[in-house]
Amino acid sequence: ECLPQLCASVGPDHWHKLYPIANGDHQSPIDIKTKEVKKDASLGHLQITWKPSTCKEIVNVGHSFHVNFEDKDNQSVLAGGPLPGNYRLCQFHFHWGQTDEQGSEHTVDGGKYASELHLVHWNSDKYSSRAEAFDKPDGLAIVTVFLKLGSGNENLKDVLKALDSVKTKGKKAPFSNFDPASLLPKSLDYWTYNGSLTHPPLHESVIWIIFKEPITISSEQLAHFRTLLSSAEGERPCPILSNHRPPQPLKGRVVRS
Ligand SMILES: NS(=O)(=O)c1cccc(F)c1
Ligand SMILES: [Zn+2]
Repeated sequence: ECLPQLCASVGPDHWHKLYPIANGDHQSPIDIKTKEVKKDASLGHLQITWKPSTCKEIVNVGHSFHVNFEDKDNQSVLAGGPLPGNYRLCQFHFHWGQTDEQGSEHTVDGGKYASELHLVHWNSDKYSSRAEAFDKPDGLAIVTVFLKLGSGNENLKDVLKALDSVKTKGKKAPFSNFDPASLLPKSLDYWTYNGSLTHPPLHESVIWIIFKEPITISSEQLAHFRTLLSSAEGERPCPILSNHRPPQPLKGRVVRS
């Protein structure tokens, strides 16, 4: 079996050597101190238009899995809230931890959730591709949903079943007609702040939009995430036991709601 020290890829504490921005002033995730959040009446409601028909495939990217969407036109877009225009959905993925007591990247008043969903969008009004938007300050908008340990989530079943077809690093499989809106909480109340990707290249290019209300995930469903392998087919199996970066310094930034 895989020996943790052999399998542990270069963890968050080493990233700064290759990506000095890791010690930057706009890094993510952060701890959201609810008493210090600034109410901003100018923030409108989010406008979410996601089409299940644009869902394309599921891919094992080695440290997680991505569900990728067609992003050749503006069928699945996000607008409103803190955003200057339309942001096109390109992928979603999850973060989880070694045990059910941790796994989220953002925390709330120091509290950790079991998992965290990121729906990644890029500014298709201003840039001509995701690659171009990826490192621009207004390039990306990531919608975030916390997953709280609790009863099994019906809407995760299809995603978890699809995981079995992409067990090893680099594998991809068709995954179509999935509605990411089925993973949203009832309330669309959110916090927002400016930050970064939480995994290398750690670009400070993200407008974070974090829903206050969590959805649920069961212990068995979390265990299923951990069966994903960072090793390729034929290599010694190395499960992805956790893939969440710890909170980073706020450095004077203001979280708004
Ligand atoms: N975890 S995350 O900030 O959403 C992220 C990291 C790296 C690439 C990406 F597209 C999204
Ligand atoms: Zn993420």
